[in-house]
Amino acid sequence: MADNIKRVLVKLSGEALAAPDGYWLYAQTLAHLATDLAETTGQGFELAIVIGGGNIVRGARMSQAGWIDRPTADSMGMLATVMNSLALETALNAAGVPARTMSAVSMPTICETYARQPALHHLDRGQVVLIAGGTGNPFFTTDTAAVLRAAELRCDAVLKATQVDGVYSADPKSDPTATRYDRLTHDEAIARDLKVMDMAAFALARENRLKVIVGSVHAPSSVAAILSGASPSTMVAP
Ligand SMILES: Nc1ncnc2c1ncn2[C@@H]1O[C@H](COP(=O)(O)OP(=O)(O)O)[C@@H](O)[C@H]1O
Ligand SMILES: O=c1ccn([C@@H]2O[C@H](COP(=O)(O)OP(=O)(O)O)[C@@H](O)[C@H]2O)c(=O)[nH]1
Repeated sequence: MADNIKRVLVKLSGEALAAPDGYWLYAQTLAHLATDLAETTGQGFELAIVIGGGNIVRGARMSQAGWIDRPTADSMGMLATVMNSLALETALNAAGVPARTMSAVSMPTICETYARQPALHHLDRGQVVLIAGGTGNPFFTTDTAAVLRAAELRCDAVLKATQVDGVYSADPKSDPTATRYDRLTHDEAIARDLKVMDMAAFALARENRLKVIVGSVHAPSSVAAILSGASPSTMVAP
């Protein structure tokens, strides 16, 4: 891919780890993803990864039921991202890719606590850093954590690997006439109200002039193929 991209923060939805039947975690899905990420590092990309927790808990939805408050449900969501990160760390190490989980929520008997300098050190040494626990605060999402950490860790871009292969003129799931953009600016995405990622995350990306690439996590697309330009994607750049 052009644009001088080397260090990338890959944002994966928690659902990217689930089984085809929806079960929350599936060894084959993890192994497939790890192979893709191994290929990506083999191409020379440096990777930080933020995984969501939506395959287990989404705090906003859980608290809507009324029996639990939002901050508590969000705490459970943040813990879910730690479980997902540990699962992908295991799969990456099995695929021969050195990887370590760092959590924004301190749990030193389980993994390192996220801190910027050690995370930069790991990346500089060629290790994949899995950033768990989101931002560490309720009322945020892992999209926001992805942009925040990408800015902190001097990443050249955020790759949001999601359900669709780019940013469209309208939601492609509800509008079959929607067309995909190859490239657009942050301002254009905001002015056209295109749902690239949640607004807090996207505003932070715009403020930091951070490139956001949107592509599909589903085969035949892959992280390696998106970054090498072999799979379709949309580049949002200043
Ligand atoms: N203009 C748009 N272009 C692309 N996708 C859109 C657009 N508007 C809404 N979407 C929807 O956004 C979804 C991806 O965002 P999100 O649900 O936040 O993903 P994730 O779970 O990967 O964080 C897609 O499944 C798509 O249906
Ligand atoms: O900084 C953060 C990031 C995540 N979460 C919680 O963790 C859940 C899982 O993250 P997300 O919904 O972003 O996961 P994804 O949809 O990407 O799988 C969220 O719904 C929130 O409840 C949070 O409270 N603060």
